[in-house]
Amino acid sequence: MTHMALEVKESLEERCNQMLRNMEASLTARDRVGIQDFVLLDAYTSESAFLDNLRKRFHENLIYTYIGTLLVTVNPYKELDIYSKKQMDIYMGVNFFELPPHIYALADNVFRTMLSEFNNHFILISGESGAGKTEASKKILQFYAVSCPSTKLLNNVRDRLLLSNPVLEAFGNAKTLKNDNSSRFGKYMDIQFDHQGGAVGGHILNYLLEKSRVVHQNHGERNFHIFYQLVEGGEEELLRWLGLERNCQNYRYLVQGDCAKVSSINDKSDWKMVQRALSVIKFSESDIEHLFGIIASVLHLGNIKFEADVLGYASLNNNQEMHWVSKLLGIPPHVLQQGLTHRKIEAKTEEMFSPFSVDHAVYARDALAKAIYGRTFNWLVNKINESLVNKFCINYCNEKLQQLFIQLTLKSEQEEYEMEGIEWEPVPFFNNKIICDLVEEKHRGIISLLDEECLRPGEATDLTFLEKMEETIGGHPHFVT
Ligand SMILES: Nc1ncnc2c1ncn2[C@@H]1O[C@H](COP(=O)(O)OP(=O)(O)OP(=O)(O)O)[C@@H](O)[C@H]1O
Repeated sequence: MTHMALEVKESLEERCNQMLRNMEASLTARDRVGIQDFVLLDAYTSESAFLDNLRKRFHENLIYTYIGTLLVTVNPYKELDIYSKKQMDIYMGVNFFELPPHIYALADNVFRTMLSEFNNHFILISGESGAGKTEASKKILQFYAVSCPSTKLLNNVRDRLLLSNPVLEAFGNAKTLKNDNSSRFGKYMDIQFDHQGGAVGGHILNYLLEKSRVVHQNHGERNFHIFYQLVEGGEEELLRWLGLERNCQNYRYLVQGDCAKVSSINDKSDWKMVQRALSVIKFSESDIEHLFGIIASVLHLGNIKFEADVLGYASLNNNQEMHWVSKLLGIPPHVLQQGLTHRKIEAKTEEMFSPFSVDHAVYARDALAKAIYGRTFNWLVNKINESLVNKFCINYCNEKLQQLFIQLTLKSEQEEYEMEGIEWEPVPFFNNKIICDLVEEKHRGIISLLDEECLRPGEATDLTFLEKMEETIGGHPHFVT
């Protein structure tokens, strides 16, 4: 008995010691690697304690920390072995707080909540330039590409979503002082899932492209990547057809930042990747030809030089560059010449042309280059969207965003002014709720009608659907067939 009691006592003592050792180890580890969730930080109001915790974790390559369900990331600026397929598998379907913080945990949690609650979710990524927002969004997309149930159709959507990134980056990103691959436009990406969680479509909304970069870059910065990729990587025949030489130094719009070559960027291989991506996301050969024709025309525009005539007005004398722009944009040379050196004034039935000074002509030339590039970028995004989801969904998404904007800014702001008795000029606006209702209203909206038409017995065709809409919403002021 005594012997046994001793044994029990000894094993109890040993277990207690072990527990103490474990506690101590985890406290030491906690001291070394910090805590995983800021909610557990003792000095939760102290900024220095917050930063200290981030720093500790960062030194151990732990770049993710939670604040409850919010994820804080510190850019490691080096490849960490935390984004493998194995890591994705570990995080799939696991409770959010069960594993160390990770962007995959967040992506997985959002996805599963969306499926169980049957509602929309969004992931907002914010931070200063170079913080790692674009990389984070790519990690999320890659995670969904692996974790979502896949069929051939869905794989197609997935590939397009993933491959639209290099194309958008080529045309919308540039080297800045803060980030060698800085996104110079705002991006809102929408992914649509079916009830089983398969990605069935997507939509990208771009806004506020930094067009001024096309004609001017600060020291140490570059123009948009695509220009350098074309000049460095474009095939000989293509460059000949576009009238370009393989030397970025020859183009005014490419050298103002004095850093056309950047060690971290390989324009040649990026060009190849963009070409592959363009063909996978279904850009036809003629689309691609026109696209690069326009990009080259911008480079030629930048090299157009004006001379002052005897009266000091801008003139273009047999300008080789202008002929290239004319050829690539399909504008007759005399129209282009007139447009670049004169301002058109229209008065009722009359048109007058007033000549530009050289400074004005330079300004107009740069404005044209910015407008051409800006519109090309919009066209590109629309084209990518076309291949992702049909026009109807795009329009619906835009209307909903507009509605959100109206609700959040115009309406609530004006209501607040009224409530607080602040005097202001009421801003008149068109409330597009009527259009959103037309699409989404229960039983009477286009989506409900489509649902009904698909479910009813008998053969449903585009025509029967159209008839049904005409019957039900034919009198709606915003419905036309
Ligand atoms: N998780 C990560 N792992 C390794 N490197 C990263 C990670 N996130 C970002 N980086 C590095 O930091 C660079 C800048 O990140 P990113 O382009 O995502 O920043 P951003 O916040 O989108 O910046 P901007 O607002 O200028 O577009 C990347 O090119 C990459 O080198």
